[in-house]
Amino acid sequence: MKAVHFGAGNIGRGFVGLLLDEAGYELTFADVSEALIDQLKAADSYTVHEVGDGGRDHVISGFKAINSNSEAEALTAAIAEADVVTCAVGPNTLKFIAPAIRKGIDARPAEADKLVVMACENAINATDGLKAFVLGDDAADVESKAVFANTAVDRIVPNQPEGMGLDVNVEPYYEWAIEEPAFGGNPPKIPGATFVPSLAPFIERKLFTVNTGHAATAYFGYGAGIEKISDVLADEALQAKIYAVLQETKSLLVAKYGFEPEVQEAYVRKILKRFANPELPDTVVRVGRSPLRKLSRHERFVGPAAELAERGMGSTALTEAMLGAMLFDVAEDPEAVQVGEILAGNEPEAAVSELTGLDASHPLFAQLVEVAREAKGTRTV
Ligand SMILES: NC(=O)c1ccc[n+]([C@@H]2O[C@H](COP(=O)([O-])OP(=O)(O)OC[C@H]3O[C@@H](n4cnc5c(N)ncnc54)[C@H](O)[C@@H]3O)[C@@H](O)[C@H]2O)c1
Ligand SMILES: O=P(O)(O)OC[C@@H](O)[C@@H](O)[C@H](O)[C@H](O)CO
Repeated sequence: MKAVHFGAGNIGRGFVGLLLDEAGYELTFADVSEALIDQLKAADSYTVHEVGDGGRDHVISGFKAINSNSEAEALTAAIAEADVVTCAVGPNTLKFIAPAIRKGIDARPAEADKLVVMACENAINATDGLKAFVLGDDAADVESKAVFANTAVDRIVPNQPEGMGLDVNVEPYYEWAIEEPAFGGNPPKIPGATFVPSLAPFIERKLFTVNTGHAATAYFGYGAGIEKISDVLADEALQAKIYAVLQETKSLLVAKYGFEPEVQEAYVRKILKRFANPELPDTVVRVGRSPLRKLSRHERFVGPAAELAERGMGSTALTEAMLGAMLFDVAEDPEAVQVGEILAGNEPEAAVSELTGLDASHPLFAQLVEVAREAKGTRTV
């Protein structure tokens, strides 16, 4: 069995690559980073270190690496022969990897088993988005040669400290949920993954609990001048604010999907414990990265807050976290700079439309206009 994984970064090496390796796939990483690909080509193995309670080390070896910019032919050949293609490159990068996946699919013999394509990004239905780019204007016989399945991946993999090489520190916890109906009874063999009949409850529960809570932690922490995620949780007042955010998303998830309140409460508490893992060197700057994406319409804040408003339910804790996102003025983060420019260059109403994609008639809109007004008045850069 062969797998090609796009994006040999934190989650690529520390989670998707690990589970594919453990499932017995011959693994090829594809990435645009020349330095990273050269390191992978030169290495025989790397180690995934699970840090925190119950953590252990896993050694991954026998992988190949392809520079997806300069080794296009090798990449096409690898995809043409693969059983599985996965990616973890960021939701906004799917359009850039799609042409290479399409070339590989086109090069597959008609009689080959269908290629399984799965995006492992923090976004709802990311594989559907990737599929649309792969199909493009001329779908040809793509769907007779490939099957596309949405997935939800959960494991905190921070940026790695200097000197780690290819090794990756990760938390011990993980979950990879994959929608099963796409496979017509013949799912790929990945023992570490969980196949589910419908992904929507899983991805929304994950995105609107883990990622909403994580982003709120980052923005509240950044506002308080704290660098490390676990230190934000150690501050009782900030922990209470994060908990309040997760009570709002809990009320939505319970109302929408019928989750048992106590089950969701246990999930929330487990996640807060994961964030508080002091051995995980995770930062508010990584977790808060790309605030423009995180403030967008179907993402971790506006997604649940809009649905709560539509149901006549409150979201003041969520909107306080959104204020934090608008005040996340990290100069090295291009999206943080863009948020500042949108606030500075527009009246609050227009800024909310541009940032969140919400229409002025939406029941959440007026509340967010006040948030944008405050952010505009507070932000200096
Ligand atoms: N780190 C986590 O805790 C975590 C957990 C779950 C999901 N995710 C999701 O996984 C994705 C990647 O996150 P990450 O933390 O691993 O980021 P990362 O920056 O560590 O890794 C991304 C990798 O993609 C590569 N890349 C960028 N453009 C590319 C292209 N056109 N072709 C091939 N490779 C390309 C980069 O060079 C980099 O190595 C994101 O969608 C993120 O939300 C991350
Ligand atoms: O990757 P992002 O930018 O969408 O979100 C940052 C973190 O919340 C995220 O990477 C988590 O660590 C991960 O989603 C945990 O499963």
